Amino acid sequence: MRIETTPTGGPAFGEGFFPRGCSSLCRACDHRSLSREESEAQKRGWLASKLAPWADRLAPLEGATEAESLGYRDRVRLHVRRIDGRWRFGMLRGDELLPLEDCPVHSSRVRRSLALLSRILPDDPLLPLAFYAQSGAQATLIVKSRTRPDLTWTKGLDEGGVESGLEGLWLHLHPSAGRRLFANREWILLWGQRRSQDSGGLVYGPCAFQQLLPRLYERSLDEAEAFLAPCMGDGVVDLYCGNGASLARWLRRGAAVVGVELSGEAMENAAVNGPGASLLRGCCAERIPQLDSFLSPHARSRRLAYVNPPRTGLEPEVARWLPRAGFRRIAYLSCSAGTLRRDMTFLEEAGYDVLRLRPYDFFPRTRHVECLALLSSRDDRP
Ligand SMILES: C[S@@+](CC[C@H](N)C(=O)[O-])C[C@H]1O[C@@H](n2cnc3c(N)ncnc32)[C@H](O)[C@@H]1O
Repeated sequence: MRIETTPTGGPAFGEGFFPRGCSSLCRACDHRSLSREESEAQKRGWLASKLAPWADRLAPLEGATEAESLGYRDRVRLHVRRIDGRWRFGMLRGDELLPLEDCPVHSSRVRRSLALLSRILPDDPLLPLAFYAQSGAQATLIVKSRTRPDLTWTKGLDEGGVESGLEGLWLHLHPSAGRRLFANREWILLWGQRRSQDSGGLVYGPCAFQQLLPRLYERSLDEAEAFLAPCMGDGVVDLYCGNGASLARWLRRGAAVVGVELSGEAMENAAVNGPGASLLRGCCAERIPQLDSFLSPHARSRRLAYVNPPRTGLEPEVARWLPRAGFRRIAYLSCSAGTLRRDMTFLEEAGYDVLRLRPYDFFPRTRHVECLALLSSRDDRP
């Protein structure tokens, strides 16, 4: 591995360069040896091929700045192992842990928190600590056990906790943690407070989904809002709404709003972040009857949808329901070009036109790219 810095002392990216703390064995940032321009060109090319039927509607990619493309990962999920008598945090390669405490793409808060925990976690090889999850200022130690371990070591948090940037540290007892890191039960607050607020004032907890680049995320919401242009008398359905970051936008414009979200914690936060919105907890597919009731006072011409599903895309029942419900416009923020293609193909056949696709570089240095699709019902045409 070569470690280089720019003349100004900052890390340099590009052919063959690895910034300080970056392991050449790590596969997470698969675009790190590309310049920013090369990485963005590859992402745009990938979207143009994956979304070829609509390539003429593909707008330029909204990129991250150089400063935003390091130190932006403020939400991590890492494996934990004891190596040479020390707790280490990183990713697994086969059976071996590749330590990543100093990864330069981690936020400085994540790096400081990992350094603190490496220092204060107990010297106990029997502690069944398996995973670490951090979401902003809230962190969780995931222990594969039903039994509460010795917790005397948590006194160390009173000294370094605040300095590290942490506001809450949780212990989650989850004997079968693995593919799914979190279960509903056995959350113990070890230190600090249960909730935090992000830079935009939104409340979140330890399991929260959070967009990593607030400036770019706000840009995507600006574009969705300008397209949907909700107003008094409209009914906005916000599916997969997470903490409710988008709910306040539609409410501010006087629309009636309903959000649907699977995670109970996210729903609790959404009630604070989007006061006045109706909230439905559960799978979107299972909430269709309640969504129909919510929409019934709104004429079809006053129905709008904002959807932001996980990588798996829209549930089939939801894809079939959207045209049936007669939404005039749909803004669809996607993190998977494959499922976006599938869902747009279906919606086009069901009476929608794809007007515009706007890519956003929410994950600089990686191959991942977000895309906002703006769709309009053909019935909406004069
Ligand atoms: C890509 S995130 C978007 C969250 C939110 N829109 C935001 O930007 O912060 C997807 C969200 O969908 C939720 N989710 C996953 N499957 C779901 C389902 N079947 N029904 C409802 N919500 C679901 C996840 O818990 C997660 O909060």
